[in-house]
Amino acid sequence: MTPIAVTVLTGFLGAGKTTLLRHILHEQQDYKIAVIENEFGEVSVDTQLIGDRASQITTLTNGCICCTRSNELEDALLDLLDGLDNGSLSFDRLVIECTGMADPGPILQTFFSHEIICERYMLDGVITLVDAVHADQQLNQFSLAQSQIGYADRILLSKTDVSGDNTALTERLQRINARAPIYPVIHGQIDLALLFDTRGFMLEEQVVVAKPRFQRIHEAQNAISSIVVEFDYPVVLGDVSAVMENLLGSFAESLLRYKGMLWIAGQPCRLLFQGVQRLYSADWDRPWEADEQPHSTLVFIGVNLPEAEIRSAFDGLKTNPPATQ
Ligand SMILES: Nc1nc2c(ncn2[C@@H]2O[C@H](COP(=O)(O)OP(=O)(O)OP(=O)(O)O)[C@@H](O)[C@H]2O)c(=O)[nH]1
Repeated sequence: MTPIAVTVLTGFLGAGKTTLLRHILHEQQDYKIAVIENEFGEVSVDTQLIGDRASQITTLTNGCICCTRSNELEDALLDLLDGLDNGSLSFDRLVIECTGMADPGPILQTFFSHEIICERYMLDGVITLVDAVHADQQLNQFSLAQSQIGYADRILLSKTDVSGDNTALTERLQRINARAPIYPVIHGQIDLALLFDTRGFMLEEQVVVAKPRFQRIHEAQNAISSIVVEFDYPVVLGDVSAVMENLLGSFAESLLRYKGMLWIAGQPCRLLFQGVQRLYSADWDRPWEADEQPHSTLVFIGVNLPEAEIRSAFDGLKTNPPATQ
C-alpha cells in the first residue's frame, strides 16, 4: 500500500498559510487532498475559508496540536485512515495546516512515534510561510518563529508585494536554515511542483538531513492568548474601521493577529475581516444563507491582549446600532 504523502504547513501568525492552502486546493488537479486544520481559538474562520475544495477537512480546535496533551492529531490521522479503509473517504495526500503558534517538532514526531501512522503516512515536507513585512520583528521576539524556519524544507516568503527589499531578511533566513530553498510568493501563488514531493524526510545519500529537534515552546509565549468578540446586531463598516484604527493606534504591537466574519448593515454578504499587526484588510465573502442568523465573530490573538479595551470598543457600537436591516 502506498503511504499517504503528508505536507505540513507552518509559519507564524498571519504568515499566509491559509492563503497558500486555498491556492493549493484550487490549482492542483492530480491529487485528492485531505486537510487537517488546527485553529487557534474556538472559531473556525479558516475552515470556512477553504470551503469545499478539499476531499475532507478535519478541524482540530481543542488547543494547539503541538502542545495539547491529548492525542488529537493522532486520533484525527487514524480516523482518516478508517475512512479510507471503509470507503467513506477518498484521498491520496494530506495537508496539515498548523496554527501560527505551533512548534512543528511535536507534530512531526507524531509521524515517527506511532506504528500505524509511520506505516500508512509518509512525511513529504514542511513548508514554512514567512511574512516578509513582519518576520524580522517576529524572529526577534519569538524563538518559536525561528523554530518554524529551522524545520522547513521549503521557505515561502509571503507579502513580497508590500514588503520592499528582502535581501537582509533572506540572508537571516538562510543563516537559520541553510538547507531550505526560499521562494517569494504573492497571495500564495507558486508552482505546486515546488511544494510537493520534496522528500524532505527521506534519508537520501546526497542529502544531509538535520535530525528534527523537539523542543518546548519558550516561556515567553505564555503571554500570548486569544479572545473572541461576538455581536448579534449589524454594524456600519466605517464604525468598525474607526474602532480598529483606534485600537491599532494604541495597541498595534500587542495585536499579532485578528480575523473574523462581520455582519454589515444593509449588505447581503458576510465581510471577512482580518489583519496581522498593522496590516489589515476586508473582503466580501459569501452571502448569508437564508436559514442562517447573521452575526459577527472576531478572534484576536496577541501578547498581553488589551481585552477590556477591545471589548469596550466593540460594545461602543452596540449603543448606536444602525437603524437599517
Ligand atoms: N499583501 C499581501 N497579503 C497577503 C499575502 N499573503 C497573505 N496575505 C494576507 O495576509 C493575511 C493573513 O493571511 P492568511 O493566509 O490567513 O495567514 P495564516 O498564516 O493562515 O494566518 P493564521 O492561520 O491566522 O496564522 C490575510 O489578510 C491575507 O490576505 C501576500 O502575499 N501579500
